[in-house]
Amino acid sequence: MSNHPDLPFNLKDNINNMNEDKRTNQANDIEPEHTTHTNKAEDRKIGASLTSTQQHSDNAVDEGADFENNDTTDTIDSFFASSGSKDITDDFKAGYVAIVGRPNVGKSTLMNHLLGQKLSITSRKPQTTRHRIHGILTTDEMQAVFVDTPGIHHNEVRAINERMNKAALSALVDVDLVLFVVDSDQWRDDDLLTLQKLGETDLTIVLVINKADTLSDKGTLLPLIETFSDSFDFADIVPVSALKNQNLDRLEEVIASHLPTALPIYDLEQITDRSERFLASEIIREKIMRSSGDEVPYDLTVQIDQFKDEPAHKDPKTGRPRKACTFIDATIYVERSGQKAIVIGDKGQRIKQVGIDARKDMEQLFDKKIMLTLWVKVKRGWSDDERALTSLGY
Ligand SMILES: Nc1nc2c(ncn2[C@@H]2O[C@H](COP(=O)(O)OP(=O)(O)OP(=O)(O)O)[C@@H](O)[C@H]2O)c(=O)[nH]1
Repeated sequence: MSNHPDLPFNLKDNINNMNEDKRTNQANDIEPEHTTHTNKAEDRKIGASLTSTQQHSDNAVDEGADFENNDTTDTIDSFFASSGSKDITDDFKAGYVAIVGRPNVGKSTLMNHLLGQKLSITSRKPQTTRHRIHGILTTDEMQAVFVDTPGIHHNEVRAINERMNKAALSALVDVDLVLFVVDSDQWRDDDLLTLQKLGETDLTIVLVINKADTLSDKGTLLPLIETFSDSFDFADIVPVSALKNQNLDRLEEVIASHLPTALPIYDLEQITDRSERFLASEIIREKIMRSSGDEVPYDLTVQIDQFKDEPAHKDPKTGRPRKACTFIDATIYVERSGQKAIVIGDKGQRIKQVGIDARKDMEQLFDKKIMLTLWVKVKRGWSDDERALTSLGY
């Protein structure tokens, strides 16, 4: 047994016992209305651009499902056109990878750092991830399509958490590999419950022990790894620091070793299958969460009301040339007027800064000029109200 203070003694027994109890309920646990990877494989638009893809009709802030207008011939053509520049080796690996773990262990940070680009929002507050976000990591050897799941929550009863649980579980359907992320310093009951869920499946599970940089005594890492490997049949165990980019190369190798030999699923240059609208809403939400410290609860949401690309043109009144620009109008929904005041800040300072920071990130990510307009509105009880959740895309 490790000297790790919080690690449960009978981890393996606990999991086996739970599995016996839960196995029969498993089929009912997975929400049928969510898009599964099987559906994704059917809907897959190979070679699509960041702007035009949209695969989740359950996301209200995404743009219209324009990929449905493309026929199979276009898809096949674009696949060969877009990947022709690089040679794909015969033993190329490709598959879906789910990142699973309780809130705040660093799932989003891990995906972002593996991709080297910011796609999924991170903050010090737990439960910032609400949507499943796909990030795509393509190397010479492999393409890993990441599914960033919200944490699996057990004690919260509110509707929004129910939805988040279902999203987390449904993300596990048909993935090729699961990265089960834990915090090297804190083992909690939630970790065990997540592992119990994973134990119900036949999935290949790699344990990622994150935040290794926070361990004051690195000597505790080895016994910790031994205890984990005695407790559960992990395919591999990799300690990393996502934040400090430590050991991520090793993790990449491990991921590749567990993916099936297959052609790339997406275009080799593509980094996400989410639309710019969705990414814009996530960026705005992140900026608010970061700027508001502990004052604003996580249950606010951002809806993109307008996302309009205007090409470069001459101003009809002045005749002056105007650069291409994208106009984005977004509404931030909060639960109470007190929260609205917090988000707006003293004399509007906070919302102004959120707008500036979000615009800068968007201009960098989308590589174009952005005009961003933000509104804050109160929509009472939205996080408890199933209908409101649906209308906002959960
Ligand atoms: N020291 C350290 N901090 C980390 C590391 N990885 C993530 N963090 C921090 O942990 C916090 C939570 O990280 P997230 O990536 O948002 O965690 P998450 O698991 O996606 O959280 P949810 O969205 O709530 O499920 C942030 O403050 C990160 O900066 C790491 O390797 N070392």
